[in-house]
Order: sequence, then structure tokens, then C-alpha cells
Amino acid sequence: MNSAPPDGGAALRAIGWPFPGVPEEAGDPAWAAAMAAHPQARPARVMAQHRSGYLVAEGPVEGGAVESLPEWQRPKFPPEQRPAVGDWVLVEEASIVALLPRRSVIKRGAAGEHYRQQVIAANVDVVLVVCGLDADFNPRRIERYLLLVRGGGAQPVVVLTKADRADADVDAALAALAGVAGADVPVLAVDARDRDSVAVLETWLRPGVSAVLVGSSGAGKSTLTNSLLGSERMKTGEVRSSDERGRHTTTHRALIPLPSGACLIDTPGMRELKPTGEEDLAEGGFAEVEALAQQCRFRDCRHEQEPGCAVRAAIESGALDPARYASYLKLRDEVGAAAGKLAGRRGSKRDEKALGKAPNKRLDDRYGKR
Ligand SMILES: Nc1nc2c(ncn2[C@@H]2O[C@H](COP(=O)(O)OP(=O)(O)OP(=O)(O)O)[C@@H](O)[C@H]2O)c(=O)[nH]1
Ligand SMILES: [Zn+2]
Repeated sequence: MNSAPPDGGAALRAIGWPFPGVPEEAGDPAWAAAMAAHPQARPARVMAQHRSGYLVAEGPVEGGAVESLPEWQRPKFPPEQRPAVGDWVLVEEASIVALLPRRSVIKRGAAGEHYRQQVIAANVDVVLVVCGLDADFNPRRIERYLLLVRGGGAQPVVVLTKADRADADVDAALAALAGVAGADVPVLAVDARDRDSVAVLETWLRPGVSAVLVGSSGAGKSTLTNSLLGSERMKTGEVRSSDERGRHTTTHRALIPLPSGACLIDTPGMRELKPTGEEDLAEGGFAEVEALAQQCRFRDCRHEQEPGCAVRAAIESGALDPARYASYLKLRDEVGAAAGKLAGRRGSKRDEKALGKAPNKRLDDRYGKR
């Protein structure tokens, strides 16, 4: 049995431990099994990479450096399987002994010399997609964020800031997003500077929830964070020191406990989301465009000059917004290009003939030959 922490798990809960109660009551069979296999270990949450190891937290105040599992340091170990910010690990002494299975993940495609996937954050329950109701308001950008965060297992919530501004047209924005966000994505308009106004978000920020903010520069993410923190605000910059062995003094920028009981994960990677190639345009918010394409007379219709094209007909009748369709095409190409690189990488790793062609063919079927 894992030893119960003296506070019954409250410290872990403040940094997003997803279950009420003490750790050995982990409400997830895979987690419970991993914990049973390491009875001396304590759960901790990854805040950052740290030299060859990681900085982890066991509560809202302290963080410490721990050693990584040796296999994670092998150059060929798949980077997306190494711990990332938000991952839960089991720690014994000052070493990680296990990574608890991810409940959700936000990844991005990273093009370099070799195509890779990067895990930006793990175990994120809620993604707040922040966009200002000023000149920055852009349904296309929101559409893009929704596509990139869906599929990873997190719930997106669109937060329209600057609703208090004289030039904000809340009704027009909600109308523009009606076909974009879908019934499963809440859209809320707030004054991010006002604590009472942002309180509507607390429905999604309950204890045990881990949330991240995405949105372009100036959208109001820091303002929103400070309002959600309310009177706790000062704690974010607080530095505590500790003499315990193996402990380092650190601030808790990566995991920010909120008074509502949720935990905000703040990591720079959230600023640059790019398709991984695994996104699904139908599930990612473009179901109606994909459904239209199914109705074209020709299965390989390019929606250009072909007769019987349902997509063009919908644009002409006003049923499909041409800007949304243009955005769909652009994202489809981006996802398709990333998917091609992903398939190429997977193919080159195994038998080119056996596996390399199959994913490419599947992608051609889905997205057309490019
Ligand atoms: N009137 C009004 N101003 C807001 C609101 N939200 C943010 N602002 C202002 O917009 C500016 C940018 O807000 P930030 O919170 O710094 O934006 P950010 O998303 O954190 O920007 P980066 O740190 O560059 O990513 C600041 O001057 C805020 O005061 C709002 O709801 N209403
Ligand atoms: Zn067509």
C-alpha cells in the first residue's frame, strides 16, 4: 500500500490530482495498478524538464528535481513517450519509477530535420480558447484552435474577452461562431478584468480539473488568469525555499492552483500549436463540410468545376460560408502535409513496402492526392 499523505491528498488535489480522496483510491484501474506495483512511491506532477531529469511537484508550493527513468534518456526513445508538463509520475527517493498513463494529451507537429511529435501538455481536461472581442476577433483562428485541441481528449471552451468594450459586438460574434463551435463547445463572453464576470468559467474549473489557456498575444490570457486567481494572485510569484534534501527552491509557474479548486497549466508550448497529422476534420469541427463533400456526384470531386458538386452548391445558396470553406481547405492541407510526414517517418522506420504505403493511401482516400 502507498503511504497516505498526511493531508489526505489535498496538496496533490490542488495541482490537479483528478480524483477525490487519497492516492491509493486512484479512481482509474491503470493508475491503481501502477501504484500497486510501486508501493513505496509517491505521485508527483511534472512541471518542467530539468537537465537529464524533471522538476516535479507534490503540492502547490514546493517542487523538486528528480532523476528520469534511464530508458527515457536513450536517444532513440520516442520523445512523445517521455514525460511532459502535466504528466503524473511515481517518485521513489529522488527518482521517477513510473509514468502514469495519460488521460489526455495536447500534441503538436514539429518540423525539423525529421518530423516529430511533441507533447505540449498531458492530462489537460479543459482548454480555454481565448479571443478578444476587438479587432483581434477571428472565427477562423478559433476554428483552428478547436481542430488542434479536439481529439486529444480535452473539453474546449471558447472565452470571448473584452465584452465590456464599446466596440464589442457580442451578438454578432456569437452568430459568427454558431456554426464553428458546435453544440458541444460552450462560448462565453466576459470582461477578463472583472472577477465577477469570469466567475461563469467556474463551472468548468472544478476541483481536480486541469485547464490550459490558448489564444493569440493580447487576447487577455494573463488578465483572465489574474482574475481567476482573485485574491490569491500574489501567490503566483511567491518563492519558497526548503532545506529538505534533494529539494530546490522554485516557483510554481507551470502549475497554478486556482481558488475554484482547478489547476491552470502554463507552458510556453501552448503558444504555437501546429497540426500533428492525426487531426480529424470531421470530428474536429468541420463535420458539415465533410458531410457536404460526401454528397458530391464524383467521389474524387475537387469542388472546383465538377458538375453535381454539393460543396459549391452550398456556397452558392449561402448555406456554407466561403470564408469557412477556405479555412477548411487550408487546414485540410496543413493536416494532410503533416500526415504525409508522419506516415513517411513511420514508414521509414519499418518496412517501406509493407507499412509506408498503407498510411499514405489511407490519407489520399481521406484528403485527396496532393
Ligand atoms: N477592456 C478589456 N480589456 C481587456 C480584457 N482582457 C484583456 N484586456 C486588456 O488587453 C490587454 C492584453 O491582455 P493580456 O492579458 O496581457 O493578454 P495575453 O493574452 O496575456 O497576451 P500575451 O501575454 O502577449 O500572450 C491588456 O491591456 C488587458 O488589460 C477585457 O476583457 N476587457
Ligand atoms: Zn464537390
